Order: sequence, then structure tokens, then C-alpha cells
Amino acid sequence: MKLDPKALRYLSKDDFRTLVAVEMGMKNHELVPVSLICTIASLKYGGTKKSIQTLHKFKLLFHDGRNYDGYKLTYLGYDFLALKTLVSRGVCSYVGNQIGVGKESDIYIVANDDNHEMVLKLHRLGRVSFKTIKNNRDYLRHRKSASWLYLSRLAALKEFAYMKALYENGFPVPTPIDYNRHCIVMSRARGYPLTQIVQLRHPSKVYSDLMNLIVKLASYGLIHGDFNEFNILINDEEEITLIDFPQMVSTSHLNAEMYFDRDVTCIRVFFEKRFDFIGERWPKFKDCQNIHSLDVEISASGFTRDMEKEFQDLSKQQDDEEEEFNNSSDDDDDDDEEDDDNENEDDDENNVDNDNEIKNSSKQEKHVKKEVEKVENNDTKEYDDEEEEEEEDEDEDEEEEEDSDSEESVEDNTPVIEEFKGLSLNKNRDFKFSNLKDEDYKAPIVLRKEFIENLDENQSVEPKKEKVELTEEEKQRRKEEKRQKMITDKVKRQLGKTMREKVSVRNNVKSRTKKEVQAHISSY
Ligand SMILES: Nc1ncnc2c1ncn2[C@@H]1O[C@H](COP(=O)(O)OP(=O)(O)OP(=O)(O)O)[C@@H](O)[C@H]1O
Repeated sequence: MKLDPKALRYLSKDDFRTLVAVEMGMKNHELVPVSLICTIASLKYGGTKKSIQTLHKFKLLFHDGRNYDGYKLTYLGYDFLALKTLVSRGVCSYVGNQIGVGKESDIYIVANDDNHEMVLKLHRLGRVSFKTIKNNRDYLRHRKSASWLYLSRLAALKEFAYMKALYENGFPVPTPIDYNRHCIVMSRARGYPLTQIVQLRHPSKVYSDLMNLIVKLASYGLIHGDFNEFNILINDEEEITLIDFPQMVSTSHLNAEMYFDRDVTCIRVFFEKRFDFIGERWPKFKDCQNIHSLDVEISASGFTRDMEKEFQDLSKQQDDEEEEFNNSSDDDDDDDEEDDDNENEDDDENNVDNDNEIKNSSKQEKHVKKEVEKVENNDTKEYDDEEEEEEEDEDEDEEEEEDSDSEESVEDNTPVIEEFKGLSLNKNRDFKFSNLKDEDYKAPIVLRKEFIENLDENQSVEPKKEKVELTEEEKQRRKEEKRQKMITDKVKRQLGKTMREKVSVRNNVKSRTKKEVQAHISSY
């Protein structure tokens, strides 16, 4: 999915808060129900529903109501969360053109307030499997696929850790700047991928530079694993920059020699084909000596050995699933081939059979009961501690909120988008930064930094009221009252919703029956 940061202009703090809540809910739910989103976000039901509508409209959330009613993040939603964090850290303020599409990543130009250009790499691991989950009605069979989010995050962390360690040891790699979730920000390497180069002034020099680089990596106990013309950038001075590190392996790997030879052969074959240059000498794995170790530096960046193992296991699992999906896709129905743009249609209530609706509501009812039980038992381990604290500190006025409010909001069809007042959307100068020279120049989009820079994910959105000193007893009493009220509200809300759903199902059935009767009569 293309990263379109335009929607950032329209998103409010509550929208982001809701998006974070879905991300947190996805830690242990494949689809996060609205009731849980409300609880995690500590927002009113009506407000959350509105935010969900906005997020869904911008395709940041995916809704599924077929087997189980709930929401999950799309890649775009995950991109927005990472971008928001990077913007609030002051790493970048602008998003420019897309400059690369890898098998498992999208690459964009970004810039900071000083118009300094950088590269943003968004990892997209499990891209295929993610689609599998979306299209397949049997979620449980593909439960493992939900790890795309975690897998992409691990890939980014791995790439950042290796890039940092290599950069600090003088390797020709981009400068690592920052990372968040599945995104990495690095310096923009000036040059072109080797695959686009038709002629070299000094092929023998470039060839030996590349072979030396492979040997130098091995001396640090590393093999690139994907050392080919797509991952080598070359500038006008014929200097090389190596990119793309998620598949790096250690020289102590079981198949290290195979990976090493593959890297060497890739370069030899490419030089022969493209530049008609036959390298007479090339390095052998057994001749390489492991002199240095980067383990400490890599672990220091947060990428531990356990993570490495987990990453490899998950990647393998993901590959297996993709293979399984590819093999089985021929047997699938046509409707399983719907693309991203049709997502909105999935949740159209009119397309859902009545039977399914009834099943959904009873399933949902059961699920909410479970959620309520969890709250009753104080079993809120699935939420982060900070969220829990927020819940406890919730404003007292908010507690007294009536259910009618939420009902109104659900029915409310007024547009939820408001133009960001600080920006005039039609004036390119607001979004422009000067030194972007790409031919297909489009004005980059400015992020709503002012709106989101101060938003800490775990920070309560509502301003806290000054608290009056209370006795311990009084505190306990209020806490207990609040807890009881929360539980009752939740149950009431859910029951109200289920009733509405049932009525709508009944109406559908009635109107269908009327129509059928009329059709029957008119046939005589
Ligand atoms: N730091 C950078 N500076 C300039 N261009 C870059 C940079 N990083 C990536 N690119 C561009 O983006 C393209 C894809 O990047 P990269 O190889 O990292 O993605 P990938 O998904 O790992 O690709 P694949 O797996 O298909 O090799 C590169 O070929 C290059 O043109």
C-alpha cells in the first residue's frame, strides 16, 4: 500500500489514540473489538466510534464483521504510527516521493526542518500473508500470519542494528539516523543501484572493491547474504555504498560457506554479463579470517541473539505460509481475490447474511462478557500498565456520561473530517521544500507536527483536573464505585448495541419477506 501522508492533516489526537489502542489490542487479538479499543484508549464510546470511522475511511484500519466483529491495523495505519513518533522526535517533518520498492519494503525521501533529505525505509514483511489473512474467511487457520506486524518490526530493528555497527566500523553504508516500529531513517546515498549502470570507467577497480568488501565483512564475522547489483549503489566517482541488511548471517552459520559463495558468484556473474569483465581472482570462504566481532555493538542496539533466532523462525514460518497460500490460491473463490481498494465493501452490513449477523452478535456478546469478566477479575494484563493507570485516573465527569451520548454518535452521519486550520491545503508552498529535484516532482506533504509532536502515546488526552485530598477510605470507596459503574456501563452499552443489531436484522427479514410476498403476488 502506498504511503499517503495526506490523512495526517485530518487526524486528531483522539484518532491517534484510537490507532495506538488498536495496535496494543493486536498484541493478543487478531481483530480488536470496539469495546476493547474504548477501554484501552480510555475514550468515550461515541468518540472512539467516530475516530474509528475516520481511521477506517483513510484505510488506516481494516474492519471485518464476517466471523467476528473487530478492527486491525493496515500497513498504512502502522506507517502513520511510526511516522508520528519520528515526527515528534524531530527526526523528519516532510515526506517526499517514493524512490524505491523492494520485495519487502517501500522507500521514501523524507526531510527534517532544515530541509535535510534522508531516506525512510518501511519494512513490509509478510505482505503476501497479510493479504491472505484479509481475504481468507477462516481466520484461525491463518492465526500465525498476524505476526506480520512483529516481523516487520524485527526486520527494521535488525537492519538498523547492523547498519549502525557497520557504519561505526567504517563500512560504506548509509548513516543510520533513527528507527521506530517497522521504519528506519538513514542518510540518502548519492548514487544509483549497480543494476542501472550500463558502463563503468574502471570495472576492475569496482570489482576488487566489492570483493574486498565481502572479505572485510567476513573478517567481522558477517556475510551480507543478498550481495547483488540491487543492493549496491554506485556514485559518479565509482564509490560503492552497501544497503539492505535484514538477511545478514554470521560466518558461524551452518550454511555460511554457501551464502558467502553465493554473494561472490552474484558479483562475478553480473560483471561478466553486464560489463564483459571476467574476474580472474575471487575470495574463498576458507581463506577468510574472523578477526573482529560486532556482536556487542549489535546487541547494544537492541537486537539480541534471541531476537535473531525468533526472526529467522518467524521468517521461515511466513515463507511457508506464503507458499501454502500460493499453492491453495488456485482453489479459492473469485471473491477471495478482492484488492485493497475493496476493503470498504467488506463491512457493508447489507452484504452480510442475516444468519451471519445473528451469529456475530451472539459471538460478540460472548466476547464482551469475557471482556467484562476480565475487568471484574482485574485481569488487565493485556493492557500496558500505564494504560491501566490512566483508566484509574479517569475524569470523574466522564464516568457520569450517559449511554445516550454513545448511541447518538453511532448513528451520527455528519462528516468527521475537519480541515487543519493552520494549513491551507491548496497552496503548495506550504508543503514545499526546495532541494528536491526529481523530475516527477510533487509537492511533499507536511506532517501535522504541531498537532502530534506533543502527543505521547501513553499520555492521557483529557487535561487532568486538580485533585482534592481524600482520605484512604474515601478513595477506596470511590474506586470501587467507579469500577462497578464501568462494568455496568460496558454491559449496558453492549446489550444496547446487540439489541439494535437484532432489530436491524429483524427489519431486514421483515422487509425481505414483504418483498418476496409482493413478488409472489405479482407473478399471478
Ligand atoms: N539509503 C539509501 N539511499 C538511496 N537509495 C536507497 C537507500 N536505501 C534504499 N534505496 C533505494 O531503494 C531501493 C530498495 O531498497 P532495499 O534494497 O533496501 O529494499 P528491499 O525491500 O530490501 O529490496 P530487495 O529485498 O528487493 O532487495 C534500492 O534499490 C535503492 O534504489
